[in-house]
Amino acid sequence: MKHLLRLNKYLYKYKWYLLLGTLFTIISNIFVIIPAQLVRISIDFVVESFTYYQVFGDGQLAEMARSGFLKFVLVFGVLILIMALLRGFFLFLIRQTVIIMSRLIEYDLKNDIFEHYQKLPLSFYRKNSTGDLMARITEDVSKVRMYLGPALMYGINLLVLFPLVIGYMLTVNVELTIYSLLPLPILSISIYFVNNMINERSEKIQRSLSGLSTFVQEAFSGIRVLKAFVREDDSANDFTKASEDYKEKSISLTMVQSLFFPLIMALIGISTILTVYIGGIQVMEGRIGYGVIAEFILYVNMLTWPVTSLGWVTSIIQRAAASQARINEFLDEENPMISSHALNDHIAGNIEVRNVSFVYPDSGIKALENVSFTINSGESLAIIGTTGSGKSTIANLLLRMYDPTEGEIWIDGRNINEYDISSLRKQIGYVPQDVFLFSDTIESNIAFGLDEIEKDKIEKAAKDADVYQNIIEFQNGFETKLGERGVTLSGGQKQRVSIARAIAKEPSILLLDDCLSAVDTKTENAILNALKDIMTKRTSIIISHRVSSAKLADKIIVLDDGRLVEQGTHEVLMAQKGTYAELYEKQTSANELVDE
Ligand SMILES: Nc1ncnc2c1ncn2[C@@H]1O[C@H](COP(=O)(O)OP(=O)(O)OP(=O)(O)O)[C@@H](O)[C@H]1O
Repeated sequence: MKHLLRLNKYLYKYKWYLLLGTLFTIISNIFVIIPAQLVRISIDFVVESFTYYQVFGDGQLAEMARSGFLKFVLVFGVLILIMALLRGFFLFLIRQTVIIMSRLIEYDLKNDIFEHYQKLPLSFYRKNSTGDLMARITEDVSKVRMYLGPALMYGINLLVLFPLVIGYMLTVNVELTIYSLLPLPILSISIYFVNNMINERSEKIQRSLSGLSTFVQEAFSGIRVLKAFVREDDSANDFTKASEDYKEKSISLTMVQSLFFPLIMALIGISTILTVYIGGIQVMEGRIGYGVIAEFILYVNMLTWPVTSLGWVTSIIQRAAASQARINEFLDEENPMISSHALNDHIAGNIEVRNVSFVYPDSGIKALENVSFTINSGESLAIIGTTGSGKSTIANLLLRMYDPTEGEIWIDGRNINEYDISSLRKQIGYVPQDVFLFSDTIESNIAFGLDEIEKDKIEKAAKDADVYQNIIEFQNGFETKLGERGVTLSGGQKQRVSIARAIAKEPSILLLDDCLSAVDTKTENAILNALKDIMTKRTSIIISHRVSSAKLADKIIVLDDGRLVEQGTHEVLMAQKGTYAELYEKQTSANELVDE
């Protein structure tokens, strides 16, 4: 329960909705109690007048008594109708305040969680699955909203109606009150258990359904592999199995749900029978009028739903507390990546990496060991190395996705920690190894790093990335929509759009992480030549496992298993006849073979 205290700040923010909701609940309940009393008064009056009416027989007096009696009944009928209308109006207002409050808090909470997620470091995303992140911001928030909306609304109603009705019942007749309320606690407890069973089974169904949708999604996004390996029948069988599981769980839920209403009806029935039986005895003893029985039956009916909701509300609160605990767990995650001076300075691009070692916190893999190098502003550096040698890790550290385990990185003579992280990242044009394009137009994808769409910048970036011609050949040009992961583009086109996106924001540092792997060496050379102009004005880092990308760079470093094994220009490294020269020989002779 303490987890829900976190929501109090939101309740405080929307306190007026809550206070008005409570006020409307009190008023609406008054309009419930008064009609019950009117019913008692009118029934007692009818019984009494009927007795007199019989005494008068058929004369004029009898006629007068009859019309007076009818008028009385009509007035009471109209009064009861007005009360019912007023009650309806206030019920409408309760929902307009409390339920709207819950929707407003749900909106705020979702935004707060999303904003917090975005601040968390990459290591957080490595630790937690996307499905989990999504579930907490959607399903868990919905469960919390059930507490803030319906549960609070019925809870307030319960707190207002109980003392009002039971207090009043006790003043009318204590014995009858006790007997008529006897089955209600049993009702509340049974609803609590039935409801918990329903929730448990619904959750199982939910899990089964999400398993089913993941299966379907994967089958369709991997449809090419599926067809190529002729696994359609297997896939269909797996789907049938998963659906079977869903079907069985749904049927078991229906069984418990079927218990819900009969249970309520049976217990209300027992209450009514007890009221009529005990009330009947008291009427015969002359202790109460008939009207009291009718009034009490109305009270019992009035209390039935709140008592039922007590079990329901308790189980909603329990579930909301569990969900809020999961939400709090993520909200309490702190971002260790802080900037010590929040520098917003323009970066010229002098980079110095000093004795940097790095161990990935989640896997414990030592990706870099004592790596040092420098790049001056405007220079280009190529980082060459085999798979897993730590090249992308250097990109991660320069973008401050992680901090070095040992050693330091300096930019323009200041420790990288001193820069405001957003300002630093804004000045780096990063082209990741795994291209990710959004399901949007090509134009929006290229303009992703810009605050607003500037057509000339976008076109220039596309030309520099050697993808302009491809784009304008599409029917809709820059307005061409890309599918979920840019499916309409070829691998090489995607990489070039991704390069255009990085250069469009005119960064001080250009960081290309093996982003030309999907194009052949000829195209790679063409792109690098096209980028030459761009690269002379800024510091560029080209990460690649292909030496052909390195030739044009002012400086080359060679990594092997996290260590820097060689550095220098192409000519110097070739003359050294070390790892670089060996790689160069291997790769160029392989290319020649391909060309032949
Ligand atoms: N996010 C991560 N969490 C844990 N370990 C990682 C992570 N990223 C990379 N590693 C590990 O760190 C080592 C260096 O990886 P890195 O991605 O830097 O290599 P790379 O030289 O860029 O390789 P490639 O050319 O194949 O991309 C590898 O052993 C890899 O398994």
